[in-house]
Amino acid sequence: MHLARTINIVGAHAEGEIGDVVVGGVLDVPGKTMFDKMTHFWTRGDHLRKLLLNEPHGKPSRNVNVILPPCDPRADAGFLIMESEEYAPMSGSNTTCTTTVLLETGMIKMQEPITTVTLDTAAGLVVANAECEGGKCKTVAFDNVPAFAFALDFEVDVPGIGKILCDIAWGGMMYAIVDIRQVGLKLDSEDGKRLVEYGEKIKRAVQAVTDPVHPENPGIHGVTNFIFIEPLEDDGSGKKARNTVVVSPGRLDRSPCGTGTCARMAVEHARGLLAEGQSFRHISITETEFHCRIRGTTKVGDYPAVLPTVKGRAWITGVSQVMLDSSDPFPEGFRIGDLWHAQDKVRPDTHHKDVLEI
Ligand SMILES: O=C(O)[C@H]1NCC[C@@H]1O
Repeated sequence: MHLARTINIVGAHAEGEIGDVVVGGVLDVPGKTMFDKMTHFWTRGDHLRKLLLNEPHGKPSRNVNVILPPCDPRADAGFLIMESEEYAPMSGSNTTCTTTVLLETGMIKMQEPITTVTLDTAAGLVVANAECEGGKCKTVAFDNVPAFAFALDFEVDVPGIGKILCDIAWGGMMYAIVDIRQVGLKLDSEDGKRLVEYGEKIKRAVQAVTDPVHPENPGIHGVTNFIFIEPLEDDGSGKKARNTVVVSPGRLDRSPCGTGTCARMAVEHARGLLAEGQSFRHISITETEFHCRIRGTTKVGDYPAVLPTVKGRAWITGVSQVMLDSSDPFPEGFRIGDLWHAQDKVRPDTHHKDVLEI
């Protein structure tokens, strides 16, 4: 074995959604902000994301976080979030995994009963308050960046489906949100393939007609994520609802999706259906929950916005060392259409292909 790369990873999941964390083997990159660092990774070949997310090292349901020194002096750590189709500016499940890993591995000193960890992300500062007991990080409640709605009841004509009304909102990622009753599907695992097919189609139709731009960072634009929601119900002490997020290129988020939840909270607040301080339980396709509330309001550019807090749990699943042999024909991996709804089939790179042909 002749190694080209060795990366140390602590595996984790938050409420069912994988959020593995790179704790060694990746050096810092230049950047005045975490957004700059994210752009650096993305535009300089994107090798790490392709290696860790694509097969054979990765899989469609994997997300990987990279811990880096923060840019903002107020933060304890910085991290970048790698997902199958993009670097997410923010992510709720990944924040929950990363905070848990930082505390349970001792990279940040755990203090019981609450440890506050300030994280620098490509979307801005996020403060996580972790309930800790006996060395275990029991819950992570993070104060997300402000969330807001770009448009309510935005009509889009979807080929093969027809006219659909969706809300377009930012919650750390950009979402199109659709009431599932419009498409006649069930928010159940057994409808999983059709939920993905419909969600991807609607998202592409939205992308074709609108390109929302974050007012404070024009580098963040375009709807990249999609949510099917069931309506809010009153649970006696607050509101609850089920949802599922379709993550490109085609799978369902196993968690209730933190950024999607925040985008939805902004929409429900704009409609007068979720008040400041009211509790809100968002339930996933795996029946796991995030417990949330709006802790205040603000403005982002000209948009009225909410300050969302989301609480969930994460568990460490293992420790691994990813190795890339220098003769491996797939240093950036590949995607096959059976699992990936793959648009592009990655071939071995030229160098290794040449070696094979000799
Ligand atoms: O919790 C979230 O925000 C997300 N989960 C995977 C996709 C999104 O980043």
